[in-house]
Amino acid sequence: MEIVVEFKNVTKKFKDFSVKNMDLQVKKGFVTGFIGANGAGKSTTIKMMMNLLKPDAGEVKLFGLEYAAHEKEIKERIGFVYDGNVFFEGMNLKDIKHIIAPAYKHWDDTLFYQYVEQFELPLNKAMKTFSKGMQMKASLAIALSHHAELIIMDEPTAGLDPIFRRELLVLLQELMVDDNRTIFFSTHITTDLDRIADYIAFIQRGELVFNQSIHDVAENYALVKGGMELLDRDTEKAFVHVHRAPTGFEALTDNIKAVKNIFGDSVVIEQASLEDIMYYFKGGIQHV
Ligand SMILES: Nc1ncnc2c1ncn2[C@@H]1O[C@H](COP(=O)(O)OP(=O)(O)OP(=O)(O)O)[C@@H](O)[C@H]1O
Repeated sequence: MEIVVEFKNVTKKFKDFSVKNMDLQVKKGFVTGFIGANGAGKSTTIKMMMNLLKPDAGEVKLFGLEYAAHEKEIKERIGFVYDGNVFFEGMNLKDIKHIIAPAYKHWDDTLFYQYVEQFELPLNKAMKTFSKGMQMKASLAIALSHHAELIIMDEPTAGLDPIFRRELLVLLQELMVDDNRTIFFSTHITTDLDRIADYIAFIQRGELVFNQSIHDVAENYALVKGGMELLDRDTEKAFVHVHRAPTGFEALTDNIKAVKNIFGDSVVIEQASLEDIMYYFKGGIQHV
């Protein structure tokens, strides 16, 4: 399988936070959803992907190329979609297009106007009058008009109303008809991912917990419920984290087979949502 983005042992240190030894591979032709709590390091990772931040150690490659020698070539092939305030506020979309288009070898004017029409974007209105959703669409129209192979989005659905979010997701799905296209986007709204993500990359306190197909995530993780008398030091090892309540425990496991072996029919095993997984991981990993 072709890899579009590769992080090898990447570390970035800030005063109170670091992305640590990150190994990440983003697969070509798929949508990868990047999830993690506030401050987990999603934006920091995306900035390194875009070469807006340089890692302190490790290697970042896009399309097998390093930024140091191939920045322009890499950027040609990426569409970075972010909301608001990145364009000059007072300018309209037409002016912005005039500035941006010459920067790209593969800029396609016809396609740009096609997306402007499809997204119902006004060409002559100042960008500052655009709603958040319109700004997102404008940014996406520009990314698509230079035939970006890789679309990177930092929280594209944040702050959008549910209808607009759904529209955007449908649109992204349509874009994936092109097998050569890859989408990587961060989000807090995990239910968005059920609709379109093929892979889920999960970051926690600057460390990548997993990067698995959505199918594998569903197969590997489960919620387990049972009576407190079942828990002891040994049996707890089957869980990522356990919540105790007077009426019983609820826990996340990453080893469903072990849970079945240990507890048999004495526990209830349910599918874990991405939100469950994030929530339980936040409680800390107990068996390392
Ligand atoms: N330039 C910087 N200097 C110092 N600390 C930084 C810098 N940029 C980010 N941080 C810190 O790194 C941590 C991770 O931030 P980051 O924006 O990557 O998280 P995030 O997962 O995108 O969070 P959110 O979901 O809230 O946007 C935060 O604690 C933040 O304060």
